[in-house]
Parts: sequence; C-alpha cells; structure tokens
Amino acid sequence: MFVKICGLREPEHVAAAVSAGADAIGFVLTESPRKVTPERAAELAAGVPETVLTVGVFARQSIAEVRALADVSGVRAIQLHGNYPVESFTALAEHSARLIRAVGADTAQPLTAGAFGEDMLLVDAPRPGSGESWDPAVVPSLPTGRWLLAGGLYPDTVAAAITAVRPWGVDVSSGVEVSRGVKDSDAIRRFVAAAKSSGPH
Ligand SMILES: O=C(O)c1ccccc1NCC(=O)[C@H](O)[C@H](O)COP(=O)(O)O
Repeated sequence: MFVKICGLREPEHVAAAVSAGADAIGFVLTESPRKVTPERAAELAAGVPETVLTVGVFARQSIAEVRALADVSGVRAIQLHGNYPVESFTALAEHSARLIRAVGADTAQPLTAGAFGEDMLLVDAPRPGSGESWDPAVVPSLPTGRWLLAGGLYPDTVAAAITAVRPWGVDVSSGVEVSRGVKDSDAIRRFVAAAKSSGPH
C-alpha cells in the first residue's frame, strides 16, 4: 500500500513520515494554511531518501508558475488540482518524471488512472485538504490501477476505508494534524502503520 503524507511544514514531521515508512511526502505550494515557500520545501526535502517521493502540490496555477516553483523546491513529483487539461500533463511530463492528477470524487469525468498520462490518479473530496470524506457509493465506477484514495482519512479509519474500496494507495493531511495545518508525529506514525498493515495494493 502506497502511503502519502501531505502538507508537511516542519522537519520533525518529515522525519516522522520518512522513518514510519511513508512512500511520499507532500509540500503545499499553493494557497492553503499548509502553504510553504519553495525554498522551505527544498530545505524540508534535503536529506529525504530518494526512495521517498517528494511531491509539490499545486491548484489552479499556470503551468509556468508550477514549473518555476517545482524547480526551486526540487520536488520529484507534481500534484495538480483543478481540472487541468491533458495538454498540461503532456507539457509537465518532460519536466517531472512523476505526475499526480487530483480529481474530486464528484467529477463528471470517468475516473481512469493514467488517462492524462499521469503516474497516479488521486481521488479526493470536493474540497482538497478539508478533512472531509466522500461516499464511494455515489461514485459510478471507482478506478483501477495506480490510484490514491484521499479525503477525510484518519489513523483509526484508514484500514476500513482501504478494505472498502481497495485503492492502490492513500493520502492524508488533516487526519494527522492536531489543529489545521499543524501535524502530529504520533498520528503520522499511526496512520502509516495502519495503512501498511492493511495489505498490498
Ligand atoms: O492540503 C491543502 O491545504 C490543499 C490545498 C489545496 C490543494 C490541495 C491541498 N491538499 C491536497 C492533498 O493531497 C490532501 O492530502 C488531500 O486533499 C486530503 O486532505 P485531507 O482530507 O485533509 O486528508
């Protein structure tokens, strides 16, 4: 089970995620209580093993801005929220080896992992980073393949969610926080352990 911990802002929480066995860590480079500067993301990512994917999270920014922020931060992957067309992914594919396409579970589009050339599809609540969950029963067809379940997951609920929808991976932000934008190392460890013990992909 691939596990991404998103919205990290402090070195101790990066260390907690990496030592717990997270596969990816996210830095929010767009408007959010979790926003960090690209320079801060670069500091936080320094020393993170290459086996852990560092992800820059973007929403409704121009591709030129995404490129510029990704360059300064040095993230190894780019996560795009906000109905970007396939051309945006094509343009960024030359820039970054790994792309994550984030969509709301309420999208009218088919949930097909890889349809835009992305490495992973992230199916999220309509309001990203809100801690709100969504009901898989209202989605006509869940994806197969490399897709991440996100939205309102917590250390105590992630195992049941994995059992219910069998994603390839999971992503969390609010569920490992003590207050909005403030992460908790113990919750990060508990989340990773619960997700990893829920079996393979
Ligand atoms: O986290 C944010 O504040 C954010 C802001 C704007 C776009 C995306 C954002 N987060 C993206 C993520 O990958 C979150 O981890 C994902 O939406 C799940 O969030 P949560 O429900 O809080 O666990």
